[in-house]
Amino acid sequence: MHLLIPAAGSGKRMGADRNKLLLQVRSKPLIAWTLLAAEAASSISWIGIVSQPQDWDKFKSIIAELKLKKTIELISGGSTRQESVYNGLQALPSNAGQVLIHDGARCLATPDLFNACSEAILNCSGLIAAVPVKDTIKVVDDNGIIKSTPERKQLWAAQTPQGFDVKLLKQCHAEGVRQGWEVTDDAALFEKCGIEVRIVSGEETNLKITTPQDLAIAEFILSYRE
Ligand SMILES: Nc1ccn([C@@H]2O[C@H](COP(=O)(O)OP(=O)(O)OP(=O)(O)O)[C@@H](O)[C@H]2O)c(=O)n1
Ligand SMILES: C[C@](O)(CO)[C@H](O)COP(=O)(O)O
Repeated sequence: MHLLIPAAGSGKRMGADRNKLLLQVRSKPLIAWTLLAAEAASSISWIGIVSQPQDWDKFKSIIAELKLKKTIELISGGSTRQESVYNGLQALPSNAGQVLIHDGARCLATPDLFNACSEAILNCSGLIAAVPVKDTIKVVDDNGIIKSTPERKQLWAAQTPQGFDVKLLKQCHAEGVRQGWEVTDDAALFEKCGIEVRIVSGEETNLKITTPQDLAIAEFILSYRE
């Protein structure tokens, strides 16, 4: 299975002075944990890291230090996650029939989750890892007034990995460019194009490391895994 890792963000919400994926978590850069999980997933054979060229030397050092055995390529990132994935898709080897996309910032995803998604995508066109939401969710207007309360049993929190048929995902991204759609995950492009996307059971611990609080939680979770 081919895996694309969007890793080209700037980490504004983290408030750090560099790409948050280079921050240390339990004595390793955050992206190192993501790469170790992908390396340990038996289903993954090729990894493309989509990142800003200014970070490439640092990423190369991390890859060398981890002594990863899988084929890894660095691909230029875009100015949004959507653009970064688009660039990653153009750089996939021509024999890639399916692809998993996994945020570099989700450094707690397990090898088992990668393997479950790799297996499931062989039997459908699109999937995402997701978990049912536990809170009651409110739809709120610009004045801070609640407009509605959607029924919780239909609400799922989207995670990555997200898996797709490569040909269809390329078509959906191209349509997104034509229509000017701006989305925060790839499944949303499938949805807008009217193509079915399935849920695979995600992991409660599969956080996207977004704020300093998330970093502290990741430290805690990893301390139990070592
Ligand atoms: N231009 C971008 C923006 C984001 N990402 C990646 O998409 C994932 C999810 O994005 P997010 O957590 O929002 O990361 P940042 O964009 O770095 O954070 P922020 O939105 O707080 O600036 C991350 O692995 C990030 O590196 C990317 O590849 N290219
Ligand atoms: C893809 C994603 O991680 C699913 O939860 C998320 O949508 C990324 O969004 P962000 O706005 O870039 O954090």
